[in-house]
Amino acid sequence: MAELDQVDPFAHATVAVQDVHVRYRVPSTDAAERRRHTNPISRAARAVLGNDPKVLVRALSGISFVARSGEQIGLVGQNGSGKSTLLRIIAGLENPAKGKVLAESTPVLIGVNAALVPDLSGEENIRLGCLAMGLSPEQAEAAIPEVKELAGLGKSIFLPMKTYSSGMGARLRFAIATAANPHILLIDEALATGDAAFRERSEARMQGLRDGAGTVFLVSHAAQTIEETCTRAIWLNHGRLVLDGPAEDVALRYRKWAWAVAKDKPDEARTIIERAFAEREQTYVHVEEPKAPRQYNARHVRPQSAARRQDKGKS
Ligand SMILES: Nc1ncnc2c1ncn2[C@@H]1O[C@H](COP(=O)(O)OP(=O)(O)OP(=O)(O)O)[C@@H](O)[C@H]1O
Repeated sequence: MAELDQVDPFAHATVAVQDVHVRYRVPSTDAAERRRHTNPISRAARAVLGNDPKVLVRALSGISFVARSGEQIGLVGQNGSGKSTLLRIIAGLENPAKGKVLAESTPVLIGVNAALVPDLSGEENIRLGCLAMGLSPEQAEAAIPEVKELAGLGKSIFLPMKTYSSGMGARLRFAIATAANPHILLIDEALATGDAAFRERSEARMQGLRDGAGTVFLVSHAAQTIEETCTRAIWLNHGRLVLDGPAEDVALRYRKWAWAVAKDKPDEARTIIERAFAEREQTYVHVEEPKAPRQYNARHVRPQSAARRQDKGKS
């Protein structure tokens, strides 16, 4: 423990998320919104263009944390709490309205980084996906057997991907994404679709990535999956970070909260969230921009050195 205390927590940081805010302006058919927009100009514009008033959706509000190598971080929260948005922001697929995300290497978001083609077979898609992730043709060829084994699709691997069930597609995408040994792997519910044997193989694969000092982010609604596979968990609610801590602790509280919501006990649910908010340690992330080296040009340097030469001559 003493040794751990001496470790600089920022020395092994793989992802730093600094006060990230994400907002969307979306059209709403809510009649109350229509009434609120009483401005005659906007009403006239709506009458002409026929479009609905826009409302602001705050998908993420002030999210800050630092992920370190060797961590598997579970993201939990109810539908619409911002989990997928956070993964997209970390992957660099969207820019936050405010805040910053820094990653020490390119994060791989399963299913997006690998551009798969429905008309090609699973096997051909493995080759294509590996090349799309930056592997050389030789490396892609060498990776195929391992990816096939991890996906575990049997003879279906030779059939067009458009004939796969959603679970089969998810297994193949997961297997392809891990082939490039990404240092930062982002997984959105991929494991929920697999059977027990696939789960076991994929958990072993993720353990391998973590052992290689990588960081894995896993989105799941199931507190049990987070408890069993993650070292740390982040609980999001309406785009805000409720709790960030050891997976077992966060999963337990999230489960209690979900139970209170399911049993229609809003006061109990609110108390659990408020207590978690009050107890959580606030993380402030400060990212230092590297300073640009000072630029000197010849005109500035010469007079000074000339003066120095004169001084030396005098002494
Ligand atoms: N492209 C978008 N345009 C407008 N609103 C969006 C967009 N993407 C997400 N949102 C909104 O942002 C909020 C967070 O959505 P997000 O998909 O991140 O939630 P989630 O926690 O992943 O949900 P789920 O568990 O259902 O997958 C939701 O209110 C959603 O409606």
